[in-house]
Amino acid sequence: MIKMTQNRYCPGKDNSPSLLELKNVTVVRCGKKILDSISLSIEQGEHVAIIGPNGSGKSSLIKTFTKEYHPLASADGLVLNILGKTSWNVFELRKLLGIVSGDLQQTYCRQVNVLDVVISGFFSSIGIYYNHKVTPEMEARARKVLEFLEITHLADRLMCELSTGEARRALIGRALVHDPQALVLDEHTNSLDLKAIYSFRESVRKIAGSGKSVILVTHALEDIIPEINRVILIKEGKIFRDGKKEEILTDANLSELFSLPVEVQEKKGYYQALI
Ligand SMILES: Nc1ncnc2c1ncn2[C@@H]1O[C@H](COP(=O)(O)OP(=O)(O)OP(=O)(O)O)[C@@H](O)[C@H]1O
Repeated sequence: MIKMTQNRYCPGKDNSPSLLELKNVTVVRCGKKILDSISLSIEQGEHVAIIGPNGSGKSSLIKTFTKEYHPLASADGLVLNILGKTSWNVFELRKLLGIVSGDLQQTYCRQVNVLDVVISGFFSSIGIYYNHKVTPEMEARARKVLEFLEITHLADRLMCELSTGEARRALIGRALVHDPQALVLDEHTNSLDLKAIYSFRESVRKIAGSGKSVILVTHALEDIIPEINRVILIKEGKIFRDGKKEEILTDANLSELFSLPVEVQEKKGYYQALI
């Protein structure tokens, strides 16, 4: 069993800094405000779902955490802290937040095997290059991650020959290999079939149970695993609602979020939206 750092959030129990703390974050691209005065904080070990319609700003928010997008420096009271620090080396930051996105999967559709994909997480690179020194410890760690995710059988398979679900689990391995504080999954079950969704969810539940934060970005309520108890709704670049899952996932909130009548149903800890 892979050893995961135990880092659970215990509100009020210690003074550890928030995993992410944003105040008044506004991002402008091509003259348009794509994030508008966002303020939120996510604690270490907390599991959160960020939900919003297409184009609402979910991926832009993640890109702001990873410093791909920069907030307007002139905003009053601007704060963008990660583990209490404002300034981060981008490579260190990418190791701290293990990110799996559809964009990354497209980039990875190439002749590289799954073990190397996982090892490449140590270098925050897309593949392994001549200047990368892969140590036996790195390889051993990568194999443990494959075991943890129950995909050891895929180690020698080429990424370009995998199903979407298998490839996505390999990318989770890449994100986990350097033991990040949080796993950030952006639109992670897009184009997966039912069996693949089930396997993927089980992996994510296992990771959430290991003490890492899971931050899930999606427009599908079905993706919200029972371990997630906080939901943030984003609409038109702004935080529309933020709170306990049971209080946020209501017919009224979801109808307003998606601008159409939505009925929310809950069964065995999972949610779905009926339209
Ligand atoms: N680099 C960019 N240049 C110009 N506009 C951008 C850029 N990045 C994002 N946007 C715009 O910002 C808005 C939010 O985009 P974003 O990708 O964050 O939405 P999203 O909620 O992740 O959407 P989806 O669910 O479709 O992936 C969109 O209108 C998008 O066109």
